[in-house]
Amino acid sequence: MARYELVKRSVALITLTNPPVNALSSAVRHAMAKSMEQALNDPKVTAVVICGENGRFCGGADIREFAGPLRGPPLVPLLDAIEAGEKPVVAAIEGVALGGGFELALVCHYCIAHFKVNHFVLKIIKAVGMSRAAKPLSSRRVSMLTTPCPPDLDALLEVVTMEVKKKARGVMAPLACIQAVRAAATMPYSKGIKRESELMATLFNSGQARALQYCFFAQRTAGKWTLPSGAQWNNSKPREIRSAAIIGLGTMGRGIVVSLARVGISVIAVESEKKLLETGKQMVIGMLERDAKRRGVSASLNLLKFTLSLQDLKDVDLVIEAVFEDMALKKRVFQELSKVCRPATLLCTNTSGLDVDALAGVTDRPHLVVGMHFFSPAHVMKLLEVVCGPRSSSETIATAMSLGKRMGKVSVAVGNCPGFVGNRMLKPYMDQATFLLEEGATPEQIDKALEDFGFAMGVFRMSDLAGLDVGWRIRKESGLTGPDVDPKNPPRRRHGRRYCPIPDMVCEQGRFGQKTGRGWYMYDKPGGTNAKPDPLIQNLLEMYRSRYAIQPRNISDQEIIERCLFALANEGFRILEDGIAARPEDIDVIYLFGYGFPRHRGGPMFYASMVGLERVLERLEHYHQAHPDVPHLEPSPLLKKLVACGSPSVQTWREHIKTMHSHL
Ligand SMILES: CCCCCCCC/C=C\C=C\CC(=O)SCCNC(=O)CCNC(=O)[C@H](O)C(C)(C)COP(=O)(O)OP(=O)(O)OC[C@H]1O[C@@H](n2cnc3c(N)ncnc32)[C@H](O)[C@@H]1OP(=O)(O)O
Repeated sequence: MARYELVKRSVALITLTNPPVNALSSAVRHAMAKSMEQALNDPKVTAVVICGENGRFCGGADIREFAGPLRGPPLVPLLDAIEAGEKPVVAAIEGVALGGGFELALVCHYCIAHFKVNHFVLKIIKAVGMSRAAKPLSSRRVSMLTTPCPPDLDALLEVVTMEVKKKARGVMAPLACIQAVRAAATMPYSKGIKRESELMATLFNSGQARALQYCFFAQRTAGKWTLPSGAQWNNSKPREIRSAAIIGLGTMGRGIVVSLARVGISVIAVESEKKLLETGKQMVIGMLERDAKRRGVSASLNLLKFTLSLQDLKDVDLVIEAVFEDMALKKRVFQELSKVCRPATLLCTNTSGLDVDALAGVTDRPHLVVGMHFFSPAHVMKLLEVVCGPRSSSETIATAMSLGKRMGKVSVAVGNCPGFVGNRMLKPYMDQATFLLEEGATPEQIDKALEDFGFAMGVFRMSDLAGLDVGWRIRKESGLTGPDVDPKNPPRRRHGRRYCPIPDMVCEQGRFGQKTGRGWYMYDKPGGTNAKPDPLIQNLLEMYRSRYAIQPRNISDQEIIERCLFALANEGFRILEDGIAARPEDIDVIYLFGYGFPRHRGGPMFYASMVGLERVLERLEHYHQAHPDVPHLEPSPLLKKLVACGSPSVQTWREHIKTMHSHL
């Protein structure tokens, strides 16, 4: 856990050895304390160098230990002993120095960054010796340094606090950091450290800490995909992808081209018309140039080729189709690709919810077909749903997952069903929001409740950003609205369930969201982002309620949160039952990275577990009783089963769904 060596009979070299990131586990802290004691007591030792094995200094506290009671020697007395010691201690930092690892570096009398430790130890010590000759060791102790306090500290911290509250709504840690900075600037070291420990203890014992720790591991778990066949991340070899093609240069296609090109993959971009191709090309080049400028590298424009002909794709390793969300069109594209591409080319679709297997079915290679569902804008958003059809081979899935990782995405393997995981869950969530409008709420009230909960954007602001016409078209195609609906159908019921036509009415007025300058809100201009409540929407809601004799009522924020988020989680339970997601962590990761779910709440499934499954069940039963025509509010069998099993922790739910059918 920490190796102790005496170099040239005078320098103690202490190497942290806790792979993969040399985290400060209790065993490491124990070994460090012992090594430091040995070094300080050995008269032969004139200086100490601390480093980490395998090019990583230290990744901080061992987060795995946070789940249980804390054992082993505390870190702070160890750090105090290093700092107070009479022998110079040097932190030789390679790679990361995070959290407690950074604190360890801070208390060392010297830090050398980006430095490979080997035979350089003696050089380090020589430099330390020269420095010591010039200045005494006491001047190197961090506790002896004075922190300059700016005269306008209060005003400065006030501004920062406002910014943090806006950016990290409801998150405790950044505000605690500001308080710690204030303590550092205004208190003597010993009092400042005490204040920092108190703040740390408050955070450490909070639900937010548990949620954030859960998110950390959930994100890493998601990459470890597994199929019922036994194929999984560590026994399926991905193919190497050197070249790719993108069909369609709309918003999604352009973002995907950029994501691929900036990691060094040659891309052929295809459009159906010259004008669209030229527009797409200019947009892609602009995006890549801006991206390269931001990263301080040169834009990889030489990797791009733009064409109108599918024939140009015959040699590529992988194709991602990103055409209009229309099954007939996509099928035509896949049939054509089947003919044009060499037999080994992987065929991927960026559909956001259509049947991936139906597309596989029209090709000559269904085992090489997989969904790669990017989120808009694709070069910015981190999430990638890899949609495994029943015939997708493990090599195909491994390749899509590995390509996602290479592009810097958080990739999650999901099963094939309408909407997959993310968009399937979105429906009950959005339905609840529109039902609440009918019952008396306003878009701004619902958005505020969700944003106060921590969402980056409430559901209506998010819909305005995404564009309301997409959902409208899907509803028309599925016969929920439009001329094909039987006029005898009651306007607020479809297929025997409650239906809210307000979103259709908004679209009928040409209000498609930000792009048209009007949606659930009004904007200064088409493309504007500053959402303002619109009296016309207020009028529309009032007229609607009076037409259907709905008596508006006061709706509490609690009801908004419960109905929207418990309905969301309830669908998550059904997704687990159906085997569309392998584990709750995957669902949470999808919502964290694709839908702006607040990280400090852990994701919808973790949030449900924090509220208490019994409580979630009770509230769903209550709301379902009040709205029996809303099947999404009916508690799922898995939720009931988990409650009957004593509400086990979210990490063990998988054991309770093992026997259920899997689509993965
Ligand atoms: C009041 C009471 C206080 C009690 C305190 C207890 C004693 C401790 C004292 C002081 C505490 C100080 C606070 C902290 O230090 S909190 C921890 C701060 N550190 C972090 O947040 C770092 C988290 N890690 C990362 O950001 C990355 O992992 C990074 C180190 C940058 C490496 O990134 P990358 O190369 O992309 O690799 P992965 O992220 O995939 O990680 C590789 C595997 O390593 C595991 N890992 C990483 N960090 C930790 C860690 N700190 N503890 C345990 N495990 C860690 C990660 O899960 C991966 O594992 P696997 O391969 O199995 O998936």
